[in-house]
Amino acid sequence: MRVLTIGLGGAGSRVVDNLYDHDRRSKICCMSAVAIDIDPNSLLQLRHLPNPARIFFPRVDIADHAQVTDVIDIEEVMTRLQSMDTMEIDAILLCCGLGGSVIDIAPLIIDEIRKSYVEPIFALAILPCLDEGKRVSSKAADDLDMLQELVDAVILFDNETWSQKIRAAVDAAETENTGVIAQLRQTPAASDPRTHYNMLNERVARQIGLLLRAGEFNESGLDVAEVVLDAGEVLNTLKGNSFVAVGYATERLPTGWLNILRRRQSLKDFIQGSQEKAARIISLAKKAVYEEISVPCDLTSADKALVLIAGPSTELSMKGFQTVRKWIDRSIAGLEMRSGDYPVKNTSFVGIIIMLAGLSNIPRVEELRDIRTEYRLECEEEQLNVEEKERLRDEEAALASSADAGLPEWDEDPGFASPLESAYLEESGYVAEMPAPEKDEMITLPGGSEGGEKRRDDTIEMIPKPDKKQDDGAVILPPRQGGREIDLTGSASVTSSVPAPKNATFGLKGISIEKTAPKDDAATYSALLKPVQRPKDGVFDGEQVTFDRRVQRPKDGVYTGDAIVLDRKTQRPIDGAFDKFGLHVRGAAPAPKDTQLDQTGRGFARPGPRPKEAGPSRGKLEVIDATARQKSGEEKKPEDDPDDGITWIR
Ligand SMILES: Nc1nc2c(ncn2[C@@H]2O[C@H](COP(=O)(O)OP(=O)(O)OP(=O)(O)O)[C@@H](O)[C@H]2O)c(=O)[nH]1
Repeated sequence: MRVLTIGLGGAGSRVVDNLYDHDRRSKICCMSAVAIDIDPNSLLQLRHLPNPARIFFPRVDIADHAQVTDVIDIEEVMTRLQSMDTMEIDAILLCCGLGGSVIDIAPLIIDEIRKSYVEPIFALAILPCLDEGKRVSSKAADDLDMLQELVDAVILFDNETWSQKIRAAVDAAETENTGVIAQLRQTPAASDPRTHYNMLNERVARQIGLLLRAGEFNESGLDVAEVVLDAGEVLNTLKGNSFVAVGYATERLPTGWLNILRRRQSLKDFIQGSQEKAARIISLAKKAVYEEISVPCDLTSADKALVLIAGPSTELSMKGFQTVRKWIDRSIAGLEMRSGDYPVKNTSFVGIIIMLAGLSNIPRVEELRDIRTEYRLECEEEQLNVEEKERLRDEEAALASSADAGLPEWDEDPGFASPLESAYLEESGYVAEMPAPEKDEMITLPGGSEGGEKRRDDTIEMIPKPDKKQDDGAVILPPRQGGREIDLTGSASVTSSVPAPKNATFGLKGISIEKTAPKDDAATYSALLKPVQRPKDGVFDGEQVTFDRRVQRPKDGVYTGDAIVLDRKTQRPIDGAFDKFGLHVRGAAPAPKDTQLDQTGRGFARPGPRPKEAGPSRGKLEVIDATARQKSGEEKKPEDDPDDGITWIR
């Protein structure tokens, strides 16, 4: 296919330079190329691109840290692109190294290109090595995400994988060539960055270059293909906004007179030869997918695939080709499978290209993203550390300055006044209103909203802390022996773990101590209530107090409220209570024996038959003359109150 190739930055420019070289050497000439960079040395070192194809944007000054987007003039780039012969292009290929700075211009360029060209835009993205650091890997992950959004496909080439391969190959060659002459003949060490990058770029140019040339012919160099793969098929395999990996493997054909003679011998040799050719194609295909792929990936996660075999037409085994086709077709997740052959005259190599598109499982991409996450966390942590250090430094400086001025520490804090000052302010009524601290909205602490409007919580109802001087109905239990006076309403501690008591539990109108002890985490309540034996005089001033059976009998005159009701199971109602209404209780509600109470001093809330409700319709109640009854009742009433100290009111 015919492509316009744009190299961005050092890596992109060098890759484009190599691709251009391969294109010109193949005599296909299907490529127009430009290299854009802000580093003049990088552009000067290119070996093949013509000078007009090198677009240089100088920084205003070397130490200038202006953004690349400010340095590179997009309009100028577009003018240069439009001046090139781009009439017949099938696609635009943007080559760039991820993690660098010049790639930042990619979104702007892609945006402008989309305005002027309808052809698909692909990116050839070079993933950085791990030893370049987390910052570069993290930026590479960002760049990758950005490219994936903007272009029609991202062809990946992994420097890390290929650097390791190159180093391993160089080491292996070094151990083999131990002789002095062999060592002298050795290629320059791969540890030299420029040589290393040249090796990598050579690899990229071979893998991608052949793919770009698929479907392009030159009269002298090419035979007629049996299965023609045109540019459209390559483009359709690439398109889809996905990641693409390209596997490429070659093998040198046996040469020499002996081989030529062997080929012409017999039919048996001919058959054997064709099997060898098929086996070669199959083994090359495996090598391309598993070893010589631009980025290691999971074949089964590919959505589309393209198989292209290239070499002298006599060496391209159709049997081997069909077997490979079937294997790839069955292995990929998707259904789109394209293939073709690319017969080349005058070559001693057989090669195969397998392109996998729509890849979802690429471990190196995941690794870059993981590194990015890690790097961001580290940066955040570092930032926090710096801020913390700055804060400490400021505090120290403030302390030092206050110490120099001879002022006490609290002077610095506008919220606090010295004891003398506060006394004066209080006296003069000039105490500043402190802003209420933010509270948990689920818990309203008593006494916290003095003077202000009390905010009520549906889940917890607490009684406002009473003013100690006024008796406003607070219920104060008598102190435990040796303990202090306990104010239930004021001192009950509320923690979030304690289940909220029911609203009526500590209501002013009625206090009921439940039979079952509160759970462990409500220890405050149970600890306070259990040991209570005997309240003293005048302790209970509420209107109505309900006791559970565990409460012992209080002494005379203890309760001075309006009315005290003994638990539900209260046995004895006030004498003559029903008389008021002219009712007389009979049979079903026997009055508890007074003597029993007297003797034991206990008996509150003892389980017993409950007085039944007085219903006028019931036959057991009898309506009598109320006045007469009252009179006789007065006559009969003993002098001493049989309740032995409990005053019944109302
Ligand atoms: N394959 C290959 N990768 C390269 C080459 N040069 C650089 N890289 C990789 O590409 C990444 C980006 O490098 P460059 O393209 O040189 O960066 P830049 O965009 O020019 O910007 P700077 O960061 O300022 O150099 C690097 O981190 C390397 O991993 C190269 O010649 N070949």
